[in-house]
Amino acid sequence: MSGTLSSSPDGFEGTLVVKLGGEVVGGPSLATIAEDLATLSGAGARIVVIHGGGPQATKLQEQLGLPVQKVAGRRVTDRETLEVMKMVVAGKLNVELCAALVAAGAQPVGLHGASGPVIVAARRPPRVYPGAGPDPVDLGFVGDVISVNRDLLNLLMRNSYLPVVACIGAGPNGQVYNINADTVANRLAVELGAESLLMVSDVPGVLRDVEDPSSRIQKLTRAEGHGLVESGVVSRGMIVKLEESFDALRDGVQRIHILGQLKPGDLAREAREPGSVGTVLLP
Ligand SMILES: Nc1ncnc2c1ncn2[C@@H]1O[C@H](COP(=O)(O)OP(=O)(O)O)[C@@H](O)[C@H]1O
Ligand SMILES: CC(=O)N[C@@H](CCC(=O)OP(=O)(O)O)C(=O)O
Repeated sequence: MSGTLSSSPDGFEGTLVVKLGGEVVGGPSLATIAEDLATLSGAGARIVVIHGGGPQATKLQEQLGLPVQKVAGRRVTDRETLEVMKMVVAGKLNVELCAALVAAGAQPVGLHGASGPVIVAARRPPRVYPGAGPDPVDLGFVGDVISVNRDLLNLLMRNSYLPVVACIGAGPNGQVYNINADTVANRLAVELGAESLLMVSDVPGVLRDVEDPSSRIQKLTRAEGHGLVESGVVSRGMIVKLEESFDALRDGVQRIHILGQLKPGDLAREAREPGSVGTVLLP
């Protein structure tokens, strides 16, 4: 279904999917972003927020003395780690993000993938990951998105509510899975036929020099993105973010933006004028 259920007085005809990383939800710009989201939502834009909480989950694991293991940017998730994800991402962070949105005047509805269920997921089979040796790796209770409950999200948006989804999914048998928030955001944007996917992180966009925030690239094609990964300019979490986002562009999302360190109004500005605040990805 494409995002044409309603026409927004603010100029956004389709759905905006906004992904907030854990650094953002727990960081100093949360109130600014919440204000922007409340303004857009109040003006009639159809918005779904999806959030992560990786740094906070790592911190609680360390406090509990649990091992933290990541493979190609994804957390190996045993039973105890899954408990941590439920507590941190679907619990504390979802509440705090909704509370910030309430303070900004929005009408958030906090959800996790197992409510609805909004995010129907399946366990990710073992596979070979770059930098993790020749053998397939089993990440445990890590899932992939099978489908999205568009009816529930549309019902909420049509009634001026702002869905705020924690990056957890559930299988039809009720098994809960930890899913990378970038993965959920990209698949949600594809399933909703989103006009824009805005990925808000702790960096102002894709940078030519990761140490220099002024080196932001305004527009990036898939081929250029591959070149940056090959040359090592893009590393760590940004590799997965770019790969998955270019896949989502191929699968029908109209525009994907990587942005961060936002000032008031930046979220809407980037959606209206791609590349003005962050990096816009082109097919
Ligand atoms: N060329 C680059 N430009 C911007 N960020 C980069 C680049 N290369 C690596 N990164 C890293 O990618 C990180 C963003 O990815 P990630 O930590 O996964 O974000 P999030 O947790 O918000 O999803 C940045 O904090 C930065 O350290
Ligand atoms: C499987 C997997 O890796 N899941 C992620 C989910 C949280 C997340 O993605 O949070 P950010 O957006 O803050 O990075 C994790 O456990 O860290």
